[in-house]
Amino acid sequence: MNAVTNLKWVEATDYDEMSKIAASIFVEQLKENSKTVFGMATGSTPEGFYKELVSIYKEGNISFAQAKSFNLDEYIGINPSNEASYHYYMDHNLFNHIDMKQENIYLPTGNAANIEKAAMDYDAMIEEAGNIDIQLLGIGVNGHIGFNEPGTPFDLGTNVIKLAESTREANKIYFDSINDVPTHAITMGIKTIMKSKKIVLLIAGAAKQEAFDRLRSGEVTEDFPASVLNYHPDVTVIYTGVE
Ligand SMILES: N[C@@H]1[C@@H](O)[C@H](O)[C@@H](COP(=O)(O)O)O[C@@H]1O
Repeated sequence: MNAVTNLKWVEATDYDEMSKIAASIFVEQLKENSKTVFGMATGSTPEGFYKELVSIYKEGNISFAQAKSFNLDEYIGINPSNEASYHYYMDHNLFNHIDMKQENIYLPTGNAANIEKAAMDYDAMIEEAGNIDIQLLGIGVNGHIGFNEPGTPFDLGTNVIKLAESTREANKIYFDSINDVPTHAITMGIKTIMKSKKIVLLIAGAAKQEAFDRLRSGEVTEDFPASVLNYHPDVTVIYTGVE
């Protein structure tokens, strides 16, 4: 792979504007292709994006009835009904409010009996859908995308990973205590993410300054997973609160 390093950088004046710019890109994509295959992300960063997407949907001019959605990741050993699960997050932030059909909504399963098989099946399903047309990403403080932690080979498909302690620390706000934060997660692999036709990465807030600087440097290394995006031809980074 040759580094393309033509990431498109869009500075938003604030969090609301970042969310609106991102939502408008997704809405345009849906208007161009009603059968769009979306790649969705979780975390605090895209909450405003989902609010915006739902509010545009409620205006009545768009429909997700023919679209599909694949989420990036899920904790291992957690039930979809658990409020800290990404299933719960997606239902409450998006799927309960739009007309996407239940059978077209895919999230990796965190409680499958054979989790390794579930990971392989997930990639097969994405491929069968024709791969993701537009993938939303956030970034971890350590540069992870999805839950692909530093050191993850770029050529790995959907897989089970051990969460970095810094990630468990960062995500403990969603749990009663650090002991309740799962130690493992299932995540769409970097290879899978890179097959997406278009990628929109959101970066918000000073906690992400170091990750932002590293991405901006253009250096590509498996120690900093997001740097793989330099190899992708169509990535838009929308950022605010970092400089
Ligand atoms: N697995 C998720 C990622 O998909 C997310 O992009 C990232 C940043 O989250 P936040 O937006 O809350 O900072 O970390 C989480 O652990």
